[in-house]
Amino acid sequence: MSRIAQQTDKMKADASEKASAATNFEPLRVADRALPRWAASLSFIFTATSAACWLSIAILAIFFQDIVAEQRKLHAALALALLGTAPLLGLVILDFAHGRALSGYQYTRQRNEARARALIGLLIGVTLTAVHPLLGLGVFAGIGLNHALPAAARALRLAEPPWDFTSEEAASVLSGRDDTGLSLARKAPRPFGLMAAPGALSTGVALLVTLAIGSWLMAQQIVATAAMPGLLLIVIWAVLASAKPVWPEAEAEKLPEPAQIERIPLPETEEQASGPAGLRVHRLTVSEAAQGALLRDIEITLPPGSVTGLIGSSAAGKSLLLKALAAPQDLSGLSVAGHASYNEEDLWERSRIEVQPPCVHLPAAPLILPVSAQDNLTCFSGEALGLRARKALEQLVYSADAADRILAAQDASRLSASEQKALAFARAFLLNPGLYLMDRPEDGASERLLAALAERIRTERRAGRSFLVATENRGLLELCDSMIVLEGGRLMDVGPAQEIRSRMAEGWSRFVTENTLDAEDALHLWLRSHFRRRGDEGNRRKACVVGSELLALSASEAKGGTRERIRFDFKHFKGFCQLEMSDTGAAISNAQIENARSRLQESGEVLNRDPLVEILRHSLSFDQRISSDRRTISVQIETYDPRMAPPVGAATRV
Ligand SMILES: Nc1ncnc2c1ncn2[C@@H]1O[C@H](COP(=O)(O)OP(=O)(O)OP(=O)(O)O)[C@@H](O)[C@H]1O
Repeated sequence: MSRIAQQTDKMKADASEKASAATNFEPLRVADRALPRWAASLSFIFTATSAACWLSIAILAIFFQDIVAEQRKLHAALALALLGTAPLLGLVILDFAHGRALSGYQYTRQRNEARARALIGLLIGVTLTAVHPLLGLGVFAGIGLNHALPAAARALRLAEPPWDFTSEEAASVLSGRDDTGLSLARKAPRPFGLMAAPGALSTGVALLVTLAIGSWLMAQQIVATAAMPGLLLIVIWAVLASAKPVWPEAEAEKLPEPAQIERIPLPETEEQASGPAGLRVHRLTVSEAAQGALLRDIEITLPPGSVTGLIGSSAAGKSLLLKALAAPQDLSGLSVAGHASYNEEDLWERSRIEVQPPCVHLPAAPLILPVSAQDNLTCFSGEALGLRARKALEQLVYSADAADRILAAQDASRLSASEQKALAFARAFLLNPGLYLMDRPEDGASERLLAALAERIRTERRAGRSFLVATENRGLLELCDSMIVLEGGRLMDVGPAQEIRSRMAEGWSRFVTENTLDAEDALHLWLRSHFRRRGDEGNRRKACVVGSELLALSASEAKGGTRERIRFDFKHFKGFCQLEMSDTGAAISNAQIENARSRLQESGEVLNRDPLVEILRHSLSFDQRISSDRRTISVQIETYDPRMAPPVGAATRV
């Protein structure tokens, strides 16, 4: 079993170097330099004063022992305890003031503070030695051990990875289905991870030495019995203070909370009708407590052996959709509901040790672990996949030399962006899932690599594999059989790629929805996305009014309230925009149109409940086409150029 922490001695040394650099706050030296010299003195003053507060509590211990315990003046216990609150209050105020005085220099402040404490600890040792040559021995023994133990740990390379990652877990992690595992596996082993809590041993030794010497000095009547508790407290403080600068922080890893997942079963009738094959996404909704739904009621059906392009404007939800399909658990802080399966296999079922994941998620930034390229490619399966892995990579980088050069890398995270991308693609094909979820494969990839990827996708498609690819790359989009258009977390359009491409080339955009008034928000979102310029509010409002009335017209005519898919098409023209609604409703007769027009004239500016009247009120023209089973209502809506002031009281013609 291969473990990341045991790859090579060199990797281990590198990692522990990196980790010790991180824990010694190396990267923030710039801020240190920028801090004025007086800051160190200020830190020292604050720390010394706060140390004095602590020490005064230790001195109080002497009074507790002497007055309360030995002289039996019990009422003094309360008075002494109340007295002790003053240094405690002082501690809080001093720490806060120190933070405020050097705000923005947290690293320097903490480092100065640690150094000042260590210095004061040393001074305590010297002072105790001055009282009696043996009294400071415990403090010096503790300080000595504090320095000796980390040095020994470094020499012995005692490092512990935050997570004992095994080869069996590699496929799940590297297929993009386990973010937590990935981030833990990427973390360098912590130095001294296998040793006891920082300073525990040295403090224990210091206490033992002080107890032995202190009791001997008490027997000799050199030290008063009452001084013992205070002495022990001072020794503990001094040794712990000297531990801080040499022992790294040993914070426990905080793992993110997994997302809440609610599974919604597929409707039984639909399941039977559509058959099991391919990708089936049903009512997928991803929501966040503050922002609401980020993805709403996504329905996708893709046959096996298909390549589907996922397009939409920035922040439309493309990456989120791919992530929600592959690893919803990783969407920490979000709730995910719905159903996602591929060839009847639940995509949300995940095992820590999955040999062949049902899908592979390839995010825009390739998932690369800081281990050898070979292990990254074969998911730590050693020689077993060696030849196949090399061939998969060679096919993507075109030459055996380039593949060998990549595979020779001992730390794949140092490869070039395009090499890392090639490695991630090759690994995905080696994992051989049914479904590939690719997010911006073009990012960081060379043109040659993308051409090789397209070639490989064609081959895999013939073998029945499916691809859902969020991309803007023309070459990859041309490869697509179908396209999904996402906007504001909602599915706007799905259809054959050729059809969507030519529609978009002509400037048309489409929104497909159900003819219920619940779809109104989504319709408005889609319509508003066409009017993004400053000053477009009037255009936006009018388009939304007409859109709502078209939806109401279709919904009011639906037979028996049955739901059906209707579509809207939109295009800008000079001075107006055209909005079309296509459904299975009956043709509107000329008599109905004339009747609506006369009612519009009668009602004037007063709103009418009849959708047809309102459509006519806000439209420049009204037209309808009837084909075999569909009617298409086409209206033109007057628009203004927002760079000029909107025409005052611009009348809409009917
Ligand atoms: N894990 C998350 N937690 C909270 N919000 C998220 C999370 N992931 C995405 N979002 C939000 O969801 C929205 C869609 O983000 P997403 O990354 O999917 O956009 P996109 O369509 O891929 O955009 P682009 O093309 O610019 O990459 C954004 O508003 C984003 O802030």
